[in-house]
Amino acid sequence: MINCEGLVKIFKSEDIEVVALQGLNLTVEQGEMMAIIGNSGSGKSTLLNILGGLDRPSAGQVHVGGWDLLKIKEEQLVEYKRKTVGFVWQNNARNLLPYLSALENVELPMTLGGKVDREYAKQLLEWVGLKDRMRSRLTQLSGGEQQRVAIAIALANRPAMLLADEPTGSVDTATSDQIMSIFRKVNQELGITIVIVTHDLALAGKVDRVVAIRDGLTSTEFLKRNPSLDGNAAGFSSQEGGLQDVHEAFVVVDRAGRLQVPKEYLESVGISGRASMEFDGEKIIITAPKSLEGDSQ
Ligand SMILES: Nc1ncnc2c1ncn2[C@@H]1O[C@H](COP(=O)(O)OP(=O)(O)OP(=O)(O)O)[C@@H](O)[C@H]1O
Repeated sequence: MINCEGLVKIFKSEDIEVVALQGLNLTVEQGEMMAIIGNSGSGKSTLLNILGGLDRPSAGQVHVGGWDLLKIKEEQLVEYKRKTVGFVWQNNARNLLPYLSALENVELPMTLGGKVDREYAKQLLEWVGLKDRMRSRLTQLSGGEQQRVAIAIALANRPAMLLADEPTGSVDTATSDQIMSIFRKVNQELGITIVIVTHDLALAGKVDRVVAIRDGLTSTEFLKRNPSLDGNAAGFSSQEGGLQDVHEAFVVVDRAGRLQVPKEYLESVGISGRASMEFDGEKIIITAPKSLEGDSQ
């Protein structure tokens, strides 16, 4: 569904240049529900905005569902955004019209798409647990309920992919759990691909795969040890650090053989700038540089 290779995004202003994505590689399969985690400034939102067609990549390759987002024309981008992408933000206000009912809000993107399917709009509101609140105006709904309307809106045009940027950032834990269950349900019911950007490890623990981004590059991947467990399964830890309990961590190695070694590992063995690397037939061993004296003899 998604394939990024060597994706670069540079923000230029008058006197500074920020390289937000530094050649990022990422593949997401059709129907996958995965999360991207990373510290503030690591490039998560930049990546999501590019995937959502809200921002243009600077270089590299990015394909989503048959579209080449580096080469796509402006007019095609409108179609791409309408048909392929559904977006959920932390702050849902920009998705919603407060003076309309929940149902009317869900029908609005359908109107723009040319065909209102009231039954489907109702079905979506039922899926997000708002069957009895369909006729309520947005102003009569709580923040968590509004966020659930926003999810229904994002799904209104039957997109192939749902992108969520910190979707649980401003709701309490119970609502956060509810939102993650909704994502899981629509992922299973509709087969929709879901990419969630977050810095919340507890939330990341509720998906099958987590990709960590550091400094604009994918660094580590976490795969669920038992994929049949979902976020609601017994024993599933939602505590911070839960990610390591249920997922196995893998370092990402790109096509050219590059990988990121965690800073704390480098510091603990005193590596900076250069390192020695040996292969013993089974393992690759990276150590602090061996003395150069031997080399000069
Ligand atoms: N429009 C912009 N102009 C200039 N620099 C930008 C712009 N948008 C993002 N950046 C820079 O790009 C880098 C990545 O930002 P991005 O918002 O993608 O990070 P993030 O991981 O989503 O962070 P956060 O979790 O805080 O939202 C940061 O250094 C940021 O300052």
